[in-house]
Amino acid sequence: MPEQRTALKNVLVTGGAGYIGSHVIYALQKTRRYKVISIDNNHNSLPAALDRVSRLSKSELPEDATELDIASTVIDSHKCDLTQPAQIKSVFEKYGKGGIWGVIHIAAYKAVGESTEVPLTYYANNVGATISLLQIMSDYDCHRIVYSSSATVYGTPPIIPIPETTRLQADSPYGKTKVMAETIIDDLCHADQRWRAISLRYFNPAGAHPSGLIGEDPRGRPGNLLPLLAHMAVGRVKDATLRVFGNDYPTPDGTCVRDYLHIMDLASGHLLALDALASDSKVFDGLDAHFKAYNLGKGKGMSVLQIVEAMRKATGFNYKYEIIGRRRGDVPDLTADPSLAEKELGFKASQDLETMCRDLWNWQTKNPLGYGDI
Ligand SMILES: O=c1ccn([C@@H]2O[C@H](COP(=O)(O)OP(=O)(O)O[C@H]3O[C@H](CO)[C@H](O)[C@H](O)[C@H]3O)[C@@H](O)[C@H]2O)c(=O)[nH]1
Repeated sequence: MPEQRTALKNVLVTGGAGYIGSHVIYALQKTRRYKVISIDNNHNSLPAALDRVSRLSKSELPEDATELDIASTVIDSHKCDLTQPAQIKSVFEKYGKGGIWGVIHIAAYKAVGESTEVPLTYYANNVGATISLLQIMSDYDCHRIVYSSSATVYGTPPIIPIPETTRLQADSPYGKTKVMAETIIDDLCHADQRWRAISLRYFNPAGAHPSGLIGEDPRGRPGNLLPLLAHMAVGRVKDATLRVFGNDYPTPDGTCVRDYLHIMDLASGHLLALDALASDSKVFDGLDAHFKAYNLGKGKGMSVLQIVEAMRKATGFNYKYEIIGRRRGDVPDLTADPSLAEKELGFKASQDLETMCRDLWNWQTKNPLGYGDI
């Protein structure tokens, strides 16, 4: 017998219009179990992304969709800033005490280099705003949170693949904001047993939904490797020579190794984490506090040159590159040990590199100017 649903669970996603947020919202809607509330300040995103997500979800509804199914494709979207507590409070006020079942907190600034130049902006936006959010959640009897963390919390890890037990020692202000926010959430869970929290340490998500309707849309010249390669192939960057940051690392071809995973796999990890916050879940059994951190990666490292080759195959574009010096803050290898997330959450990043590059290219060719194209 299929589960009889009488209501949708209200889930708030911060940073909902961003690259990760939009794919997570799509994954939530696909289950038809949630009513999504999105908040975003559109600092690095456009509201068009949410329109596309809703369109996609509606197009996938079965013919015999119920009213609840249809309601699950509607996003209650709010343009507001997490550094402005009054704005966040008004969203919680709309749903009342206990009205929001859980929060997926994705919104953050994420440029490692920039964080070294304007650390206060990063601490205010990534740490200060997280504290206000947690306080407001508490005031409104919402004690479940999935937090977006990053592999960057490990700094230069002593063991590869990296288990979650590795000491946290981020190098950049950005990375430190992630360590601090995790610590704050962990402390809160120790102080109050009503809290249940899962921190997801993302490795390198890339790709797009296979429809090409939603994808990553960075402003200006992309700083990250895969979106940059996609922009180069589509003719969107003027200087079409890739600068490879160093080939003297202790890795097989000398270039940095990262653990790239498909954005749809990453999004599915959020659903599993959300399910694990339910009271009948076993993931917190035996712990002093209901806090757990998981790596979301494939457990397979790829070098910069391997990625360039995979994108050449996907796009047919003949990439030119030059090797320049190392980029400040880069570490030789960040490859996840994903076994804990697999064992406890049932998470597996199963999509391969070829699919990831194909889906990225599909999105980029259908939207050469990103969401600015519509
Ligand atoms: O023009 C470029 C861009 C990148 N790279 C290389 O490509 C690899 C991947 O770089 P990205 O910038 O795509 O990704 P990072 O691993 O540096 O950073 C990502 O992972 C981090 C965690 O490790 C943070 O979460 C960060 O926000 C996220 O973008 C690195 O070795 C980098 O040196 C180049 O050689 N040339």
